[in-house]
Amino acid sequence: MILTAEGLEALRSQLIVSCQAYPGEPMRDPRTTGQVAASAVIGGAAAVRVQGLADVQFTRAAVEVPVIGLWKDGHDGVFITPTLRHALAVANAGAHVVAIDGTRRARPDGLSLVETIAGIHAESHALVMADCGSFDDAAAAVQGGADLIGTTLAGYSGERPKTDGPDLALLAEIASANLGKPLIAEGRIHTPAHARQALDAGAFAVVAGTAITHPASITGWFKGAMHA
Ligand SMILES: CC(=O)N[C@H](C=O)[C@@H](O)[C@H](O)[C@H](O)COP(=O)(O)O
Repeated sequence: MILTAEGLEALRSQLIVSCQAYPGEPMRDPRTTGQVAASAVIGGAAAVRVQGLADVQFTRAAVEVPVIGLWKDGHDGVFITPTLRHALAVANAGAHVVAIDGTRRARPDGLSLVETIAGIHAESHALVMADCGSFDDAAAAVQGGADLIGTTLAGYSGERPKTDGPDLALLAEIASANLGKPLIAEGRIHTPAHARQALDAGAFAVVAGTAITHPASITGWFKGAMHA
């Protein structure tokens, strides 16, 4: 199945679940990622988002819904699918959508965001989600040909404060500019109410990750509340 820009309409107002375990964690296994993704689909996820080439492959086999894939390389600066090489590998692993760093920062391979998006479109059937950290990132990414815009890096790229919960002000600002591409709310959506607020702020769809698929964090939240 190839996901087209028109096919994205099926994701309108829907929940996308990010299924990621981090290096060294017990759940860091592509089979586990596929199982967690399939469980999220049973619960109603309209698409899933997974990190790592093997995770993309296993998840493609485990679910029927669109798979947003990314490859995190490092922790600082531009680390979400940082280069065209990373992006094409994610597309070749089977991702319907490749999520890439969508900020205006310099990229490790020296390509611009526009060149990176053009390269993905030229060499694969994948759509491109630009993970942005600010309004200016979002505007530049739409101008540069991105198929979807995410607020994934708001609070992580230095341009926006790290809000408790989603950056609703940024969502509203981007939504009201009518940039013409689906706006995906992502980042610190920790409760069902946050997801609702993100839609109300103008998001086309909502990604929730940690609050659904990261038991270590969720356990810590409970423990913190009990011992505060
Ligand atoms: C900044 C960064 O590296 N974000 C990553 C992007 O894929 C993931 O670590 C997040 O879990 C994902 O964005 C979903 O967000 P949240 O887990 O807050 O619902």
